[in-house]
Amino acid sequence: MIMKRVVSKVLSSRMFKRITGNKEGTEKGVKAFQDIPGPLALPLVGSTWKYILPLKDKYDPERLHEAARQKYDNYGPLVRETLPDGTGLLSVFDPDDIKSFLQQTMQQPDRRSHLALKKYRLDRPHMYSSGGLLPSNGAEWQKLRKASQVIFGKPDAVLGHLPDVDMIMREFVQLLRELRSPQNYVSDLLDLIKMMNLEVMLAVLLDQRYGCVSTHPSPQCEALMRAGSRSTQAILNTDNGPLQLYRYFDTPLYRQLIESQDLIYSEAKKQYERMQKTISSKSDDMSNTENECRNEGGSKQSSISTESDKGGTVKKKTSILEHLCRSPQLGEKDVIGLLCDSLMAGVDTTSYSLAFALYHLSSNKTAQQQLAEEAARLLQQTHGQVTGNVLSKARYTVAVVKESLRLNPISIGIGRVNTHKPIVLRGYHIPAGTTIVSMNQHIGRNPDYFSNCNEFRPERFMSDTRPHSHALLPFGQGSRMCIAQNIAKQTIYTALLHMVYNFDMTWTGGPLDCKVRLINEPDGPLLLTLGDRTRNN
Ligand code: HEM
Repeated sequence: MIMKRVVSKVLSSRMFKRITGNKEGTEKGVKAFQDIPGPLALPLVGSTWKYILPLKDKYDPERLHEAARQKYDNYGPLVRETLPDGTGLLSVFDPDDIKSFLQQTMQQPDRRSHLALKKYRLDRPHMYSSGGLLPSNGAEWQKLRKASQVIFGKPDAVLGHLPDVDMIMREFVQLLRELRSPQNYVSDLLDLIKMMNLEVMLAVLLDQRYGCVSTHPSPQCEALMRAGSRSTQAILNTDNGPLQLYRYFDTPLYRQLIESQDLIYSEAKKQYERMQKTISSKSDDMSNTENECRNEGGSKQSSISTESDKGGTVKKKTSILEHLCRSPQLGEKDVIGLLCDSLMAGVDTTSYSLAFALYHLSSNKTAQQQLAEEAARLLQQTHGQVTGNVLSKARYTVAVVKESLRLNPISIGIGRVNTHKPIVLRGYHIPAGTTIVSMNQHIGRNPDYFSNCNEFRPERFMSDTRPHSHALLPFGQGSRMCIAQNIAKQTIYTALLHMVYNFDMTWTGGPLDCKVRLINEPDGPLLLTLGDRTRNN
């Protein structure tokens, strides 16, 4: 009798209805959410048992791209799962559906990620004003994004730093030559790439050189590089942990996040204070320039010249930090939070994307030769310097990066939550609060969308036939897309041009795949040789 009552209570509970899908509220002719195919949901754990139990067809949380293939093969283009809190998780495999859900959520592009990072920051109001750009949603996110969006795209902040990026790449090439073994191997190549990208980020964000590209980098460089990776790893595992115990006490993973974030914070704060002093000492100069600009009807930010020289390089450069500090919409804690977000999000993403591009080039000699010819042709005219003009003509380089990101994007797709209003997708009612994820990594290797889908063929991006606008979204989409994509692309293009200009690369390992640590990272070492490239010039 008691058992019967318990069962009937569970069946009528709100939680159970949310888990199994609630038919209430669906429009006529629209199918219910629970009718979307997907694995069984259980009370308390939802569908996460599929990722936990040691079953033959388990979803491996470190290989979400393989789990995506299992879901697609078993259930089709729309797959429903249930999170432990009872809300839905929807995987979307059709580019038309991806376009549709992104359009329906574009007014409020909320994401459900970086939850522990948000808690860490909100628990420290003396250090941060908010959860920051990555984890925040709604008005909080909008305020930060609106004020920083324009800054991350400014020519004097991005193109203005191209000479620095170019210089860092030359130092990087020199370092690789020094560290090369007689067999042309460089050990721990991925870590060296991360140090190089950290140096680029510090140059662009702060206009500072830290000396990370060196045979003996300072402990500070090492610590900052590791802090980014350790944060990323802790964020994924805390986000995905079914019980989210970090919300109640400091679990070892949450402590890892605290330590690494504290370290990034202290560097960001130091740099903020330095910049404030620089700005005060420059203030007389600036007020003169501003007056000139106002007379010309310009805004405060456009007071910095973006004039280009003949090489297509912006002559004046201003750091992102300086722009942020000068923004009237941002306070000290906002600026520090944005610096922390950038230092964390900027290094591993760019490094893994570059690493995969080097893998594909070193195992595809024809493509590498084509790229080397482009590099030789363009760099001959500039004495080996990558300028804005060079980048504007580097068509094959751009195609190489697109093709590499098709095969190995750094994320499985992009996520949105329709926080406040239900939407309709593929004829199904999607209740408010559902996490909806585009499966672009799967689409990139789906033969329905790309012929010879597993082959590295940059030429496919040089023809007139374009893929579906929502098939590949390596930098996201809409008003929430990657804020620093121009910085990332400029860095990768410059790195690739220098690498093939100097080295003939040969892959000597087996196939390289990815594993997920919030972002997709190579699942093995970069086993390639760096022979000298012979050139005719
Ligand atoms: C190849 C390198 C990179 C790739 C592939 C990449 C990709 C992405 C993607 C897919 C998103 C989510 C977009 C969405 O939800 O629509 C994103 C967001 C973001 N990225 Fe990047 N990213 C890269 C480099 C960088 C760099 C260098 C920085 C640092 C300055 C950065 C900072 C951010 C930030 C702060 C966000 C959150 C934006 C927001 O929520 O408003 N990323 N990135």
